[in-house]
Amino acid sequence: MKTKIFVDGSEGTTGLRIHERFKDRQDIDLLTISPELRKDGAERKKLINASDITFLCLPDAAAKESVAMVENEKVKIIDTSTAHRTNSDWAYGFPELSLEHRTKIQKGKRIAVPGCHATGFIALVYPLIKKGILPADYPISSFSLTGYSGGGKKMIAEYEAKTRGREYDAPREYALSQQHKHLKEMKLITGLNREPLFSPIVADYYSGMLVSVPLYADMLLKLHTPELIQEFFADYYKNELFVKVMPYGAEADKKGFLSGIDCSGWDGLNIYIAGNAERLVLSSQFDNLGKGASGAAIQCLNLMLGCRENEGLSL
Ligand SMILES: NC(=O)C1=CN([C@@H]2O[C@H](COP(=O)(O)OP(=O)(O)OC[C@H]3O[C@@H](n4cnc5c(N)ncnc54)[C@H](OP(=O)(O)O)[C@@H]3O)[C@@H](O)[C@H]2O)C=CC1
Ligand SMILES: CC(=O)N[C@@H](CCC(=O)OP(=O)(O)O)C(=O)O
Repeated sequence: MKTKIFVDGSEGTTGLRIHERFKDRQDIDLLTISPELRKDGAERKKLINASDITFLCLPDAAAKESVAMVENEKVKIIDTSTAHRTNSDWAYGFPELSLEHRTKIQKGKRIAVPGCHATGFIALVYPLIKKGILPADYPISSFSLTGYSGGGKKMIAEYEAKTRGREYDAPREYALSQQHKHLKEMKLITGLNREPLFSPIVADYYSGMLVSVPLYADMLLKLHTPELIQEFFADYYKNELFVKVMPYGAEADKKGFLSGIDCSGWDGLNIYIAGNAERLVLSSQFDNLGKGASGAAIQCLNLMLGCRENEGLSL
């Protein structure tokens, strides 16, 4: 029997991507809402409760509203917003982190898909804390490059406007108040004692991300060289389809540069470990619309359905 899926927010950046990924799938029966009714509460409620699984691709407040509309207890929810990521009743949709994460997704009825910046940061920091390599009180910092589609329809329109200010031509740093909405999940999921110092930068290209975490080698509790840390990550993620750990020194193939755009259009995440005996740089490269949003959401769906983990995804 086909699984009935409804995408609440199907006209948005993430919702459209999720829709696209179903076009060749025979196992899915997509319930659609007419565009003029897409914000009509009664119509959304009807479709949510008629579905087996509803994806929420909405701003946080609307996502919470949708969850409150669920009356059919069989309905499962996959939420791409920030609204439920730090709620322990929800599974955090990052199966590669641990068997516990994977199992909670497979058996769960409420799944929160990680934030895009948080995905890159947590992929690097969670394993180090879990395995006692990085102390939980490390004064950690991170910067993150992202394409402008990360800001949804509004930011896409700003960047693609016929006339726009010259500030859009260059990369722009934001979240300078140090209150980015992903900080809470970065701290909670990794087990860090404090929220990281986090500096995101949005630039003039559509999609793709590079999230980096610099570390002092002598402040690690063990494995003090980039070579050993690379081996550690290669082993940690060795069975994963979606996370690839590059060989130590792989950035040399790119003339020493890592680009935010390399994984655009792809659903996997590459990890680079670079640096020297004193200072390391750990980087995650992926697509904010892929492993950073709709790709991760579909991966969670596949795990819940028990089908191929990469069904409908590009690797
Ligand atoms: N873009 C990205 O890279 C990522 C996005 N996310 C998250 O995914 C969610 C969706 O983001 P994104 O697709 O980028 O955002 P968009 O702004 O592109 O799309 C949001 C959609 O939700 C619709 N919407 C707003 N309010 C309501 C409502 N009350 N009822 C029904 N529909 C409503 C909007 O309608 P309208 O078309 O009229 O504007 C729009 O189509 C957000 O929570 C975002 O933070 C997560 C990871 C990455
Ligand atoms: C460029 C840009 O503005 N990006 C967004 C992140 C998009 C995202 O991951 O949003 P959710 O947390 O809702 O999933 C930002 O930094 O707020």
